[in-house]
Amino acid sequence: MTDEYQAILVVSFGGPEKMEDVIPFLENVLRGRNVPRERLLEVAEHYAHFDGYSPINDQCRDLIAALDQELQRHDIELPIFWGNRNWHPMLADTMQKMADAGIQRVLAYVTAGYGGYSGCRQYLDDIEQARQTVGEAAPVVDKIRLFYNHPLFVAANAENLRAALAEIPAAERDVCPIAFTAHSIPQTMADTSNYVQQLEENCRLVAEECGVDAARWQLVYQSRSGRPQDPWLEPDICDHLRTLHADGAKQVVVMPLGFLSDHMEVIYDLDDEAAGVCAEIGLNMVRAKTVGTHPLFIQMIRELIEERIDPNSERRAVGQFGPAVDQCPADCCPRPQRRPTK
Ligand SMILES: CC1=C(CCC(=O)O)c2cc3nc(cc4[nH]c(cc5[nH]c(cc1n2)c(C)c5CCC(=O)O)c(CCC(=O)O)c4C)C(CCC(=O)O)=C3C
Ligand SMILES: [Fe+2]
Repeated sequence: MTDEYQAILVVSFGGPEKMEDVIPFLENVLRGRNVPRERLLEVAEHYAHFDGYSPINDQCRDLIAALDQELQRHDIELPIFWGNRNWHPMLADTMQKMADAGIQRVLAYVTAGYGGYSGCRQYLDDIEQARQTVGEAAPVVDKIRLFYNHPLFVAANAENLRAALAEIPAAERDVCPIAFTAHSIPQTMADTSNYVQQLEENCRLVAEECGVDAARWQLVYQSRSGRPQDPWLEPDICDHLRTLHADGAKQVVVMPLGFLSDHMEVIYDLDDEAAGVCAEIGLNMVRAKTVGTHPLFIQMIRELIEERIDPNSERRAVGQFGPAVDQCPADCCPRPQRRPTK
């Protein structure tokens, strides 16, 4: 079998694009999970605000178009395939397409930059399951490393943070607090991964690159799911905003550093919910953009592809941890045990 990559596979979360897809999508996301039905119905309401359309698939299409151009500019002639974990185009169908095209080996770019079950292991498991569905003809899939500390990821985020700070009135620009947010996960999932450590490191690097001192920023969490009695990462962004306000803040920058595009968790949980809290208490909130198709971010993906094509190329990383491994050890960020429901 060939040891050269014959395609790039973009793997993402997936999202519904019309109203009747919302519930089946949510059922896919939550299959086998300890999440009450009420939570599912509540989140269905978030999607209903947007007529069942999540922007995440279009954001993937834009990312693929930008990456395709970037690869062409650098004479990397690899077709890009795309499959999602939870909604069409489904990963297993894409895997079949690649098999049908005679592709034997692919390099996967997963739209998540941090470790942990949700952001890393679960994608690996889903890729493996899709391969099993296709059987013998399925291509071998390698995954691009985690990139939370890649200099170009840090640089793209730093540009977006600077742009957000520029919208804060000049008198307060140099003092206003910054709330970096990431998806809350169960404490048990956090305990078995470097999710929090990697997020903290990226926050620190981005803040440093913008000349923001450590006292001004905090990492907080959003989009908590699960059962109320199970511990999840805290504080929640909405509680944090109230605390900041109580401490005298008039301005805040909210930056969803834990996400890679302005998808539903960002446009609902921040632009609607968190912004609603700010309006209520009288705090001016500026929401910084996620990297999306920022040219530096697209360049980063291209570099991460190049380093796998040529094993002698430099693996860039900044900060204290060095480049993440190409292949996660089999026991890293394990699937959380499902607790018995009482
Ligand atoms: C760490 C993490 C990321 C970042 C890494 C990555 O990007 O993968 C992420 C991304 C996303 N999460 C998303 C949406 C949802 N996440 C849910 C539920 C959950 N997320 C979790 C964690 C994460 N999620 C967890 C621990 C759960 C509980 C259920 C479980 O243990 O798996 C649910 C179910 C309803 C609810 O309970 O909220 C939905 C609808 C969308 C798509 C948005 C769109 O449609 O535009 C994206 C990109
Ligand atoms: Fe999620």
